[in-house]
Amino acid sequence: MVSQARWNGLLRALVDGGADAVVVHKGRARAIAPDILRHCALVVHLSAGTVHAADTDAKVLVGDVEEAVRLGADAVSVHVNLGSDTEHRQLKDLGTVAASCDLWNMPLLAMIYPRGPRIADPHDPALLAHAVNIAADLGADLVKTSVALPMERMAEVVNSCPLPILAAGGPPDGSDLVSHGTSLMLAGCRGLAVGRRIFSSPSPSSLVARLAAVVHAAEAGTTPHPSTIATGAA
Ligand SMILES: O=C(CO)COP(=O)(O)O
Ligand SMILES: N[C@@H](CC=O)C(=O)O
Repeated sequence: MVSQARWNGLLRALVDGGADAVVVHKGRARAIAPDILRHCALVVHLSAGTVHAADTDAKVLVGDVEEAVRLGADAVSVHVNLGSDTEHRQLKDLGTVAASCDLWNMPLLAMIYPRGPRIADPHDPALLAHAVNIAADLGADLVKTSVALPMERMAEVVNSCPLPILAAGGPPDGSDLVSHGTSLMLAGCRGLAVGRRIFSSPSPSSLVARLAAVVHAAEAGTTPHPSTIATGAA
């Protein structure tokens, strides 16, 4: 948890580093000083859940598209855990929010992960392909999901789906984040959604700048091979 001043300081660092978007809940969105975001898009996350719940895979809607419109959001996001005990309700929530997004012309990011008691391997490429296609079927505009393992197989997930795919999180083994991001962009991902590795970095701004360079190079078709990326503190 951070003070108001540190919160705005962190956001300024992310924006200065070139982050294309930040994803926050509505209360934090309200607390963003008006001059901060500039080029950076605001995505208001409508789902919540904590690790303290009886069912840690459950997500509930804690906001709606109208609230996000009032907050000046550029997009909203909804989280679905495929294979969880409450999957059916989470899918219903995604469909309901998608309909509301249509009404308000609001872009929708689905965060959809194989996660729950019936999921043997949350990094299974076939399962991830199924997950991202559910997001497409239910009306999302872009989708964020876990990384396939082995990571080279992320291309199968990307190629299975008509939506742009954002890869969630950093490397599970704590290895270099920028090389990891480069490999994912080479696999066809369209963006990187990274939280804790950036927030806990000694220099969030420079780490974001290095990741943004990787994402924007991929957009421009000039991504260098990961082995040519200089690694630094990440
Ligand atoms: O996608 C993410 C959360 O929305 C990634 O978060 P972490 O990088 O903290 O795992
Ligand atoms: N980090 C949260 C939400 C982001 O995707 C989770 O994984 O439950």
